[in-house]
Amino acid sequence: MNTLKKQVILGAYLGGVNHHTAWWDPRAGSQIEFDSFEHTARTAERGKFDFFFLAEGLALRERAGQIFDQDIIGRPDTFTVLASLAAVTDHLGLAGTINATFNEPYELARQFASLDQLSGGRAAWNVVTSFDAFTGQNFRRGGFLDHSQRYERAEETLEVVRQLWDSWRGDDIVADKENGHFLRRPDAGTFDFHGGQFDIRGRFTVPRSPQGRPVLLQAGVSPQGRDFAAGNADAIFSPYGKLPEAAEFYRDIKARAVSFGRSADDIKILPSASFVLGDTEAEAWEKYHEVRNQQVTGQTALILLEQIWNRDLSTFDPDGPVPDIEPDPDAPPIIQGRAFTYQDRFETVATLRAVSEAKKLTLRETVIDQFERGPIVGTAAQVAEKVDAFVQNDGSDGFIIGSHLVPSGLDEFVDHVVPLLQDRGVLRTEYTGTTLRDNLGLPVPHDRIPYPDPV
Ligand SMILES: Cc1cc2nc3c(=O)[nH]c(=O)nc-3n(C[C@H](O)[C@H](O)[C@H](O)COP(=O)(O)O)c2cc1C
Repeated sequence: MNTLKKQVILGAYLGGVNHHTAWWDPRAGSQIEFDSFEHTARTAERGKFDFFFLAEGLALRERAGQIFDQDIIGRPDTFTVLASLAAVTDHLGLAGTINATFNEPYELARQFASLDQLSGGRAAWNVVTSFDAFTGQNFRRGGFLDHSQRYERAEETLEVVRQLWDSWRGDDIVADKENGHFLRRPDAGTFDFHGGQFDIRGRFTVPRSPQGRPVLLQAGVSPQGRDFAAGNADAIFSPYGKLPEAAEFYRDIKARAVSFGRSADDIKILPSASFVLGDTEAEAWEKYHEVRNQQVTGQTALILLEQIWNRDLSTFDPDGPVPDIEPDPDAPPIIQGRAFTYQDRFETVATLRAVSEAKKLTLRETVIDQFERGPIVGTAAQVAEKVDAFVQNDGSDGFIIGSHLVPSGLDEFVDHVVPLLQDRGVLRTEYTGTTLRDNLGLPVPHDRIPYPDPV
């Protein structure tokens, strides 16, 4: 290991069918069968990745009330998938995105604590607040909370979840068979929480995590989302895969963490990224453009822009210019169920127009160019160099990598790029610990319950 250089953190991402996948490719497999999850997870572990990562999609995406067919394969339940992967992997962290808006803290704490126990300390929770009222219709409250209330609820949810996870000491179970003594203290698991959102008390049923507590990730980029992450999370799943905006986000989050009394190193920034490899750089770019052209048809390009404009753009020509009309933020949403990560529609539209003009791109070409979060394209040596340089230049602390080809796409990265990252001394050649905290170099939180008086 090269201690002078930052180590590259790697997560493996398997999403549903959308404009980042190549489901039509003859080599593409199912997005929902266990084999696909198993293959990707085993490949990630073979490549000494830190963790496997699942996003959350609780509604099929719609345009003007109709499902759009690139998105029809939904995502199966996160806990079921991650628990089954725990059985076929030994070292890989298992990270699940679950929102704090529609779930109860007691359930969340139990589910992640259980996954952590079953996996020997490899669970991580990516805490999101979910993005639209459309998804909320699936749930009991019929709805939703506005943006700031979502973060208030998420803050309090985390406070409760931490209290539940901390309600057991690591040494509470003595299981002394000779003397028939199972618990060290009779009040293990006791909790009592009274806040604005939750008013609960009782006993938590799952003993302390093998890694102290499950690891916390976050994904959300508004000022509130950034503060929430900087104050609480061990890592962020970020949408910024291109320098210099990635470096700006990195600096901002680390500074916010310090203002919360944490060290800049306590929070890792991990953009989502895709890659395309070729024997030569030209071949890699050719492959990349071929895939992107198939992923983003004219119709898909219009739908992706409709999400920003919030207008029906179906009469525009994908091979013509970017629409010259203005967005309509106040109209009822035309696209439902898709994460919206653009903070300002007007600014985004201005950027798209500027890019299209500067590079002389059509509407569709502009979407192809701009709706990719930072593809890493080139020969294996170039990709390894780009990954390493991005991390060493503080664009991030690593990447959460997905491939357009499920489930075999990650093999190429593991076979060809991973050995080069290992040669550069920035990726482990063997796992040195057993938990996800060990992989990420995160400290184990101390027991919060004071040591009981000797019995
Ligand atoms: C990179 C990224 C990935 C996200 N993935 C998901 C997801 O899988 N499921 C989900 O419900 N929300 C997801 N979100 C959205 C979050 O729900 C987020 O909390 C929401 O956008 C509101 O937060 P913000 O306004 O701070 O960005 C994601 C957001 C980002 C930035």
